[in-house]
Parts: sequence; C-alpha cells; structure tokens
Amino acid sequence: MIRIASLDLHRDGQPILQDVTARIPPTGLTAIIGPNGAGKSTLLHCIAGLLVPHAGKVMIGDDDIATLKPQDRAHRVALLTQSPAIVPRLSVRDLVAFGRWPHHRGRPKQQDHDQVDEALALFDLNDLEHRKLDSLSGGQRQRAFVAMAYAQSTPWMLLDEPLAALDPRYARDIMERLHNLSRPGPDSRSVVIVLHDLGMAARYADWIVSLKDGQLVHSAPREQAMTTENLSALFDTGLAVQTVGGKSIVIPV
Ligand SMILES: Nc1ncnc2c1ncn2[C@@H]1O[C@H](COP(=O)(O)OP(=O)(O)OP(=O)(O)O)[C@@H](O)[C@H]1O
Repeated sequence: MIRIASLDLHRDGQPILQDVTARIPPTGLTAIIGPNGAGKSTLLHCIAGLLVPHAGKVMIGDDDIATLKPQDRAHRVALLTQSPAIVPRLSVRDLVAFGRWPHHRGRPKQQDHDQVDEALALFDLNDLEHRKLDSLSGGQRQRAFVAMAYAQSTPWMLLDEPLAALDPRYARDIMERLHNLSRPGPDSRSVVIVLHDLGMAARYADWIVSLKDGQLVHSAPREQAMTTENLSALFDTGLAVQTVGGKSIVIPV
C-alpha cells in the first residue's frame, strides 16, 4: 500500500499540491487523472521520492520514501517520466538493460540478461532490439522506455503518460499488458499511471486518484470515482460514462 499523507508542495511561491491525502492499493492498476496542471506529475514524482514535499509524507509499505537511500528506492519503485532524456545512439536493448542497473551495478549476470529478454518480448520489441533510439518513431521509443521500467523489476511501476505517442493498437496493447501485470500473482506489479485518456482509465483502472488545482478530489475504486457527475465536475466539461458491451466508456456530451 502507498499512503500519501497531507502533502504540500509549492513552487515559486505558488501552491502545487495542497494537503493531498490518498492511498493506492498494492494490487491492481491505479490511474491518476485530472485537468492539465492539476499536479499529477508532481504527485507521481513525490511518490517516487524524486521531489520532496514541503509538508506531509509518502509511505510505501512501512517506509517513508524520503528516508530510503536511492539504491533502496530503485528496488521499490521504477519511474518513467513524461519526457525521459534519450541517448540517441543507444540501442533499444541497451536502454532496456539500463533498467537492470540497480540489480547488478555494472556487472550483469545471466539473470539480468534473461530479464531484459523477457521485457523485450513482453513489450513486442524483439524486432527492434538492435535499433538505435534516434531511429525509432516516438511510439516505438515510448514502448522501449516502458520496457526499461519493467526490467527494473520493482514491486511498484510509476508511469507518467506512457500512452502519449502510441497509436490505438499499441496504447491498448500496453494497457492490456500493464493490467495483466497488475493482477494478483507471484510476479504481480503494482502499476500507477498518469493518464489523460479517460477511456483507458475507465477500461483498465481498478483505483482512481483524481486531482484538481493541486487538491485531491477522489482516492477511490474506479466505479465510485469515474461517474458522469464526478468526471464532468473534475474537468469542468460535459463527460458521460456509459456501458457498451459490458465495458465502461467515457464520451464528451
Ligand atoms: N519546475 C517547475 N517550476 C515551476 N512550476 C512548475 C514546475 N513544474 C510544474 N510546475 C507547475 O506545477 C503545476 C502542476 O504541474 P504538473 O506537471 O504536476 O501537472 P499535471 O497535472 O501533470 O499537468 P499535465 O496534465 O499538463 O501534464 C502546474 O501549474 C505547472 O505549471
């Protein structure tokens, strides 16, 4: 379980997060949703321990993330940021292998190579593994970064807008895979995703954390948080949640 308690964070004198208290269950897929500028990425960085709030704390299990050493954090959470820096001449395989660094610190073992193979296969990157990052499309590169986060083998995967450059097939594909990974089981991962695509959130999220103007609106099961009334109020525009073929969809109205 992640417990976020009374987080306050300001920048240039402006409040960015205000008294945010929420929890994220360990099992399943959590979507962080809200309007542009609501503080979603900031919250994700606080959860990962990369931004230190001015007040409040984030507990991962029994540990305050702020008290963990960087190498211990790297075994607990993998964070994929919105615009990760790229080294253009790096191959896809080498990028994914970076995810293993906290485990081998420069001396990869067979187990590390196996994990890279698994990540490449899981995110459909086998055909691209020797391609350089600067030769890939935005969507292909994005999949490689998600695979890198996966290869880090942490119990928590935190992903900021991983669908941004993906076409509908790959967006759905990645969400299916992340959703499957987050099902209970021996290799289960807890997945937390900042998502703008409300249709994907409605379809795949189990839990919703919603923010508006730096404040928490909901930290609740998807069915409770993603209603027509709640989403329309959150985004200040008409949005309807409907059921088609047994699945939830969100449409502008
Ligand atoms: N480095 C920074 N310096 C000053 N203000 C910042 C900085 N980074 C973010 N902000 C501000 O903090 C607020 C929250 O930004 P954040 O990126 O967390 O929002 P978000 O909900 O993820 O937005 P989006 O949906 O547009 O990605 C915004 O008003 C933004 O302008």
